[in-house]
Amino acid sequence: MKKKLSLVKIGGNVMESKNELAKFLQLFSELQGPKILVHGGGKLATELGVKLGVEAQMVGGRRITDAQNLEIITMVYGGLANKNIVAQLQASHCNAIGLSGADANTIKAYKRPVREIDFGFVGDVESVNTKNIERLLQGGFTPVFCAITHDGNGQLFNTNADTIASEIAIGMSEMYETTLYYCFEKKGVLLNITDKDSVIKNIDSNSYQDLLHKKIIADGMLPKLENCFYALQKNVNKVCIGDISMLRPASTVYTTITL
Ligand SMILES: Nc1ncnc2c1ncn2[C@@H]1O[C@H](COP(=O)(O)OP(=O)(O)O)[C@@H](O)[C@H]1O
Ligand SMILES: CC(=O)N[C@@H](CCC(=O)OP(=O)(O)O)C(=O)O
Repeated sequence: MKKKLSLVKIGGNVMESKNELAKFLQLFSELQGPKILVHGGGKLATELGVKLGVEAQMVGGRRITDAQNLEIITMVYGGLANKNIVAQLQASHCNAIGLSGADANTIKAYKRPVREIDFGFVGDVESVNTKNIERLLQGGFTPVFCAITHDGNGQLFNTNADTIASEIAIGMSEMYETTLYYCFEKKGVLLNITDKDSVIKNIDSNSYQDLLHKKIIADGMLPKLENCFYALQKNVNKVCIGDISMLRPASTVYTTITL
C-alpha cells in the first residue's frame, strides 16, 4: 500500500493577511505525515510592482511577465514570501525547506508558447523531479515551493502556483496516495459568490460543465478547477478546495472534486 502525502496550496488572498497566514501555517504544521506546501503571492507581487512603478498585467489568470516583472516576482515569491513562511513553519517545529523549481532541479519548464499572447517569462511545466523531492521528504524536510520554475539553462520562469501544485501532486502520486488541497479565502466553490455559505459539496465532470455554462465559476476559479480535474485524471487520489479550516481533521465544509 502507498504511503499518504498531503500537498497543500495556499493562495495570495490568505497570504495578504498576516493573521490568516499565521493561522494557516499553524494548521499546516499540525498535519500528520509527509507534506508539501506550495504558495502563491500574486497580490504581494502586484503591490510591490505599484511601489516600484512596474505595472502588472494579467490575462486569463496569468501574469504577463517581462524582465522587470520577473525580477519582482523572484524577489517576492522566492524571497520575502517563501522565507517568511519557512521561518514561521520552523517556529512551529515543522522542518521546512524553501524551494523554487530551480533548487535541486525540482521543476523544469519551458517558455509558454506564443499564441495570441506573448506571456514573456512564463513557464509551462515540463517535468517534476520526484526523486529529489522524495529525498527531501525522506530526510524529514517539508518542501515549501514558490511559483518559480527554470529551464535548466539559467532562465527562471513565473509559473502559476495552482499549476505547480497540481504538477507536483501528479508526479508524487507515482509513490504516494496524494491528497491535493487548494486553500483560499472562501469556504469552497460557491453556488452564489455573494453568499459565503453556499458551498457546493461536490463537483464532478457533469456538474462542472453545468457550472461553467451558468458562469457560476469565473476568474481565478477557472484555472483552479481545470487543475483539479487534470490532477484527478492523472491519478491524484483526492482533490478539495476550501478555506484554511479544511486542514482541521474534523472539517466537513469544503468542496470535493471528483471525475
Ligand atoms: N463560484 C466561485 N466560488 C468561489 N470563488 C469564486 C467562484 N467564482 C469565481 N471565484 C473567484 O475565484 C477566486 C479564487 O481564485 P484565485 O484568486 O486565483 O485564488 P488564490 O487565492 O488561490 O490564488 C476567489 O477569490 C473568487 O473571487
Ligand atoms: C504565471 C502567473 O500568473 N503566475 C502567478 C504566480 C503566483 C500565483 O499563482 O499566486 P496566487 O496563487 O496567489 O494567485 C502570478 O505571478 O500571479
